[in-house]
Amino acid sequence: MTEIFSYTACRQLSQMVAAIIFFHTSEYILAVGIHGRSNVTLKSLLISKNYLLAMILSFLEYFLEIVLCPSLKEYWWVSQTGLAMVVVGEIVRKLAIITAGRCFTHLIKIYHEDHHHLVTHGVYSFVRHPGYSGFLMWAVGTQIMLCNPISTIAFAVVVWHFFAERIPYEEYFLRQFFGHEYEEYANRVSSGVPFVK
Ligand SMILES: C[S@@+](CC[C@H](N)C(=O)[O-])C[C@H]1O[C@@H](n2cnc3c(N)ncnc32)[C@H](O)[C@@H]1O
Repeated sequence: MTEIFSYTACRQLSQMVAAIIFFHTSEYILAVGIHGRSNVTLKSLLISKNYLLAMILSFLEYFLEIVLCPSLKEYWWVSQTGLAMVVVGEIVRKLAIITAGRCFTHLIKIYHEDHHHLVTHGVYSFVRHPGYSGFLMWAVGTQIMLCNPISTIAFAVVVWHFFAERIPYEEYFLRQFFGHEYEEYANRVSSGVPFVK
């Protein structure tokens, strides 16, 4: 038992727990700060059933592998690369939220509201969907940090697929709201999610 919970396992698991707690609480706190307490529900913690299931499966993979093949978790540079992705992904996502301010809502807006303007400055001048790029990097980074090969692939495929479907839907309404202005922006700036135009 002591051997299973080696220094590496304690480090990786505590980094993972810290990353999860920080990500979700900061999403909620920023949403309250930007939109006001009365406009924010617990949904802004961004914890869905599918997400919970994915995280539980990733912990199961971790524990199975650390028992059956502990050397897999000892690739220091792999784990550190994952940690760097978690930190960079978190920073990119939070910069997106702060830059877009009231325009960044966890639910996609399908009706135009007066305060909603097109944001194209800051991180939005580099990619059109920095919030999604950041989350993709964060989510895949958590699994690389745990040296979880199966969950790394599964998270990359599932999260990528989620955004590949969400982006055209979101942009359909952005084109309706901002017309030519959005078209010009989309032609000039890439989505920020690999292989999504
Ligand atoms: C969860 S936020 C994600 C924003 C963006 N897709 C990102 O990844 O940073 C979704 C809301 O942001 C709004 N939104 C997305 N891009 C925007 C932009 N460039 N300017 C203003 N609002 C935007 C959408 O209308 C939608 O209601």
